[in-house]
Amino acid sequence: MLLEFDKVEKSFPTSDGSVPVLRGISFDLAAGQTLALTGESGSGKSTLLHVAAGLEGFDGGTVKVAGQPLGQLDDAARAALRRNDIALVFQQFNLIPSLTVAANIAFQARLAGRDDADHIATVSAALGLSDYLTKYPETLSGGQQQRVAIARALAAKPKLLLADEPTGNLDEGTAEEVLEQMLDLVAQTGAGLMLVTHSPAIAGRMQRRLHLKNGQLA
Ligand SMILES: Nc1ncnc2c1ncn2[C@@H]1O[C@H](COP(=O)(O)OP(=O)(O)OP(=O)(O)O)[C@@H](O)[C@H]1O
Repeated sequence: MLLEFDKVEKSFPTSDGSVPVLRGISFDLAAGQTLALTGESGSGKSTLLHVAAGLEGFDGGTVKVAGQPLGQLDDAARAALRRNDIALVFQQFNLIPSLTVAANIAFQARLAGRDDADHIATVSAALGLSDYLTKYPETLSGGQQQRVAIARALAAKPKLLLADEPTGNLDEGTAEEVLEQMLDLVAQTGAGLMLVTHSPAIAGRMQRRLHLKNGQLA
């Protein structure tokens, strides 16, 4: 199993005490599966994704990525897992301003030792970025930057692709094309995809849908 959550608990401290966000979350995602995570704003979707990525700790339960329990890994092992097996597309694109679009796209693939120039060129072209490869992120529109972030994730051929509203800044037609690219990657490489979305249409394209409400899944 690629991703396993078992009775995961997570609270945030606030001035009014500890507020539970995830209350006993259990689900799993197999290689090659696609999963939509929906829920109202503030229901904890991003938190769940950050926990799955090993970016955020948790208070109880178990999270395993590719069979490895995140809670028992040291920082170096968790970083290696993130570098090699997990790719993230977050609402903030986290592009590196001093690198060209091409270098940004190749960045994680290089770190993971999977610097396959043909694959990177294919992904860049499929996302309509071929004409922007020598430019710098700040000269691109928000939608173009979002496509670069998605290209970077796909270029790395991750086992687990975690995406938080990955097409939120794109017009409907572009969003549809970009979604196709993500689903193609999953089909070609057997990656698992968990995607947070507010769009019922996008959720409908995933094999499974989970809804987060009051800290629990339905
Ligand atoms: N670092 C933090 N410290 C304290 N509270 C936090 C922190 N991060 C998130 N929260 C709280 O946890 C709850 C869930 O937030 P989260 O961002 O996971 O929701 P979401 O479902 O992704 O929302 P949206 O759809 O608006 O992006 C919110 O009440 C938020 O205020």
